[in-house]
Amino acid sequence: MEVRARAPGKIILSGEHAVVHGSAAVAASIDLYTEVFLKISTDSERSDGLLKLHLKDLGLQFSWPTEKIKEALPGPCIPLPPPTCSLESMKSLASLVEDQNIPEANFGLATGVSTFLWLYTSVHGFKPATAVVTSSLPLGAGLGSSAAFCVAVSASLLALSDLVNLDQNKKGWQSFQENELELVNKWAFEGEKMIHGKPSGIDNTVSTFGNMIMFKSGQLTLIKPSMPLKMLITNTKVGRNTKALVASVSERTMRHPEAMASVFTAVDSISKELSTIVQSPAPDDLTVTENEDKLHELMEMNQGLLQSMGVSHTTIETVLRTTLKYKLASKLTGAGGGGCVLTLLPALLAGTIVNKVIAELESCGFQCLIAEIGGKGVEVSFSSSS
Ligand SMILES: Nc1ncnc2c1ncn2[C@@H]1O[C@H](COP(=O)(O)OP(=O)(O)OP(=O)(O)O)[C@@H](O)[C@H]1O
Ligand SMILES: C[C@@](O)(CCO)CC(=O)[O-]
Ligand SMILES: [Mg+2]
Repeated sequence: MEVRARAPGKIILSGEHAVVHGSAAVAASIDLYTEVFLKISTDSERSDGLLKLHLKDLGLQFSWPTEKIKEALPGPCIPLPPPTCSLESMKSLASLVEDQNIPEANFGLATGVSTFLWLYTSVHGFKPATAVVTSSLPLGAGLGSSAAFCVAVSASLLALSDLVNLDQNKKGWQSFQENELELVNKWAFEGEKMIHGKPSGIDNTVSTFGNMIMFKSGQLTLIKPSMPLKMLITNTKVGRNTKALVASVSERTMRHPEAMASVFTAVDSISKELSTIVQSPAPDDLTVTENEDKLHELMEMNQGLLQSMGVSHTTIETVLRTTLKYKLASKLTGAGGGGCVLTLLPALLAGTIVNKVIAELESCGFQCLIAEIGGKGVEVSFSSSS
């Protein structure tokens, strides 16, 4: 039994952090993916009794005797609801992962590895298996690598379970039915909880369902943009950790509840207005430009509010200053504190200007890319080549 699952990363156009506190946020999937290949040994197959996890791009391989995992974790927990990992299980997972001696430079991976073990055993118990993970997303840079990982892992696990009804003979990538996607999303959310502490659920939701969405208090609304939206993504390459940044905003909120409530209300209005603008009819270049000008201001306002939440960074400020020289608006995307910055590229902006901005940003040591936004969500493939 084997399957491949791939889940996209995302950008947040407005509302990160505030969305954790109930404000609306707007996000879109991007065409960078995390892919998980999963092969589970059936009872009749001979196996080495190991659960193996290979993080291929990082050149790291981990394995655990399934008997050892059985002593530490409760095992399958189906049907629904997916289980939230208890503190006790977290501790057992930490010691299973510690035994693998993850190199210090990759220390942040420990939570990802624990999450894999938790999700795997919750769906498939203690069956020997091999999982191979590859990703074109930068890890811990604000493009939703944790969510894409949790969604791809959950999709691969569910695809090989009795809980979904996929066509195993179909060639190439296929999607899940709507109710199955909801299931994948619920399992992935449990994984995100382990990595983010207190996630809003926006990242796993947009990775699961794809497209562009507005997300508020756990509810998603599909957005159908009626204008072209081109974003430059600049990776400052400053590593950060979403869990710590989310916790720091919550601490600030406890210290200044009223002021922060106003900040979150302002972000809520920005996201709602942004969603209205991108969906409003734009029959000609003039309307598109007018709408882009409004988006420009909303992105600047959102960035200002993110600064007041304490999640900007000197490298982010450098990107903002650099792009402003070319009259382009930018804001951080994801958790901030480094990571990636979005810059709106107006539809009529000359290619030569885009190249100049990119060259100037890259001369600062940053990495730029232009991703397709609003594509498909999670998919699986049972065929060996696709
Ligand atoms: N391909 C992967 N393999 C294993 N673990 C991963 C992988 N991708 C992400 N992770 C886990 O997710 C962590 C990074 O998640 P984090 O939420 O901090 O950043 P992000 O998801 O990239 O950014 P954001 O949450 O701001 O969008 C990694 O340290 C690791 O534990
Ligand atoms: C910072 C945050 O708002 C987005 C991270 O991509 C966290 C979350 O919503 O879970
Ligand atoms: Mg994340």
